[in-house]
Amino acid sequence: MLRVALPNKGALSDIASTMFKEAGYLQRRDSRELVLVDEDNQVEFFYLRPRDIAVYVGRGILDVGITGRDLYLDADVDDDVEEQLSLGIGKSAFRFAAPVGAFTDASQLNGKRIATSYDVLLRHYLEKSGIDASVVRLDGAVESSVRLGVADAIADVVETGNTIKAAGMEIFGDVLLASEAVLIGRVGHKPAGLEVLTRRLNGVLVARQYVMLDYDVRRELADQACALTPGLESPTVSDLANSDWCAVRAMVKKSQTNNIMDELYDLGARAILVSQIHACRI
Ligand SMILES: Nc1ncnc2c1ncn2[C@@H]1O[C@H](COP(=O)(O)OP(=O)(O)OP(=O)(O)O)[C@@H](O)[C@H]1O
Ligand SMILES: O=P(O)(O)OC[C@H]1O[C@H](OP(=O)(O)OP(=O)(O)O)[C@H](O)[C@@H]1O
Ligand SMILES: [Mg+2]
Repeated sequence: MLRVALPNKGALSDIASTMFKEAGYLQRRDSRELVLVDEDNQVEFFYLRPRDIAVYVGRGILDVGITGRDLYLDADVDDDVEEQLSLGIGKSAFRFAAPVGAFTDASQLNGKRIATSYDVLLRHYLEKSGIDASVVRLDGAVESSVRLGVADAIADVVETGNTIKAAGMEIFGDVLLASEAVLIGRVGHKPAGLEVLTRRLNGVLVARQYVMLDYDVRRELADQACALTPGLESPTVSDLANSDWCAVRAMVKKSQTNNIMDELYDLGARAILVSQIHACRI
């Protein structure tokens, strides 16, 4: 059985479970369940802290897991672990922040104290950038550390920026790391069932990104219409009862749907219909 680690709580927990449900796997009903066996799909799920998932996968105890890129890099197991798939969700940026007006650039952090929950990531960045600052490792609520006098600045995960703002702070300097949820595995480890699992997850990603577009167009305009909707391999063009017209079916990016519909309509296409894709294998 494939042994898969999923976040048991926190920002990545629900989004990871939802994705596995959409990929056809059984998921726990109670957030206190720590292990779940999906007999039909031959997968055993272990619900763990996302920070620990990299350790279990890196040591080869579990086959693959979902965690944040920032978390597995901070666990310092990146020699043993590789990203198998980026999931495009749970996005965040690891950034410096300090009280408004205090700093404008990371180089001003020389000799200062920086609080963070991601000390390995921060130390790597400071070393690489030749900044000599002291690192204060905290477990969470890092935004309060400056006000409480334990640090001069912080390095923390920023998503909307609301927490930073509410604490009277602003971000400054480079983005230290752009993170998102990723499927990680042990380097070179390809257990039975992994290929099917990644194909299924990839199917969910594509189904979320694309819609199916159907329309009718006059035959002499079919080539021009197909150029607007090239699909993945090639659009399906079918005969209609009225031989002057044909029907076209193609997948298009969700974000471009309305622009493409407008262009098709201007070209003369009619009966332009959009439908959702629930699942797919590309
Ligand atoms: N708004 C957010 N807040 C925190 N982490 C986020 C956010 N958006 C995405 N993430 C990502 O989620 C992961 C953090 O997971 P974690 O379980 O620590 O979440 P959490 O919400 O901080 O949970 P907890 O505070 O209960 O420990 C990181 O990979 C981080 O980049
Ligand atoms: O940019 P935002 O959308 O405001 O989100 C980022 C905030 O969310 C996380 O905190 P969390 O709630 O996980 O608390 P913690 O710091 O105690 O982990 C993170 O540490 C930031 O504080
Ligand atoms: Mg947190």
